[in-house]
Amino acid sequence: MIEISFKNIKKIYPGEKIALDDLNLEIKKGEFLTVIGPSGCGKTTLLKMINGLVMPTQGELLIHGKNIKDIDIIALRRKIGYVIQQIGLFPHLNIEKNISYVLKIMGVEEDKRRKRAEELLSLVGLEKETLEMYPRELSGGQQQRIGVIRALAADPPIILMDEPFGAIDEITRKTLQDELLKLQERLKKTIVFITHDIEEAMKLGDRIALINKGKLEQIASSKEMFLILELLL
Ligand SMILES: Nc1ncnc2c1ncn2[C@@H]1O[C@H](COP(=O)(O)OP(=O)(O)OP(=O)(O)O)[C@@H](O)[C@H]1O
Repeated sequence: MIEISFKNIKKIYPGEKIALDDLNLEIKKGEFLTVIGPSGCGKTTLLKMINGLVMPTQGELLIHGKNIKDIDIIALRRKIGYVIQQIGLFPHLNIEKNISYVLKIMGVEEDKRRKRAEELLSLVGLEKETLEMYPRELSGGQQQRIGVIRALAADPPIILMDEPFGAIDEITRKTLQDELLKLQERLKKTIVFITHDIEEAMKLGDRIALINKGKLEQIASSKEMFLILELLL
């Protein structure tokens, strides 16, 4: 089943900057898609279109078969988790409140929010006591783990990740990648994950999309991509 479908998508920013150029891409339900490509090729634009932060100039973007232009964007965003490199935790809220922020907006009762936060913490091997701490008291890797589970809090079917591990040291990064793969085995979300790192793209992705100058240049399974790269290098 196709969950997200880009049909001849073009995005032109003010100043005539073409960020996406006639892009076609279908993302399947439960698929882990990694997106790579040179800086400025349009990766973040593609991602932000899925949660309505950027609207297409031309073409159709369908989410669950519905044109994004006809979807209530606020309701859509509640069904989409979003993880970014800069983590984006609220510094003045403790970890519990950070994790359950969206649940509170959705009107979920306090004891249920607490239970959900505990459950999510255990998924990434963090102690219950962490809930009372503030972001500044955690390491970069721990903060990014919170960023990931916060995106999972409302159990959204789609997770968007924009270079989530880009600023993390090499060793912690490998651990976070392994944890994410384990989580995905259990949760089977549709994940779109941007990275600059080809190794990360091949390790995590069921398929890898290579974007260049706003176009989809190549899409292949990690095995196929490995063969393509071997031929190129
Ligand atoms: N709000 C904006 N207004 C004008 N131009 C923009 C805007 N956002 C992005 N662009 C331009 O569109 C192009 C694509 O940007 P985008 O951020 O999607 O690329 P990217 O592949 O994610 O880059 P990076 O890997 O460096 O983050 C770039 O040339 C960028 O300068």
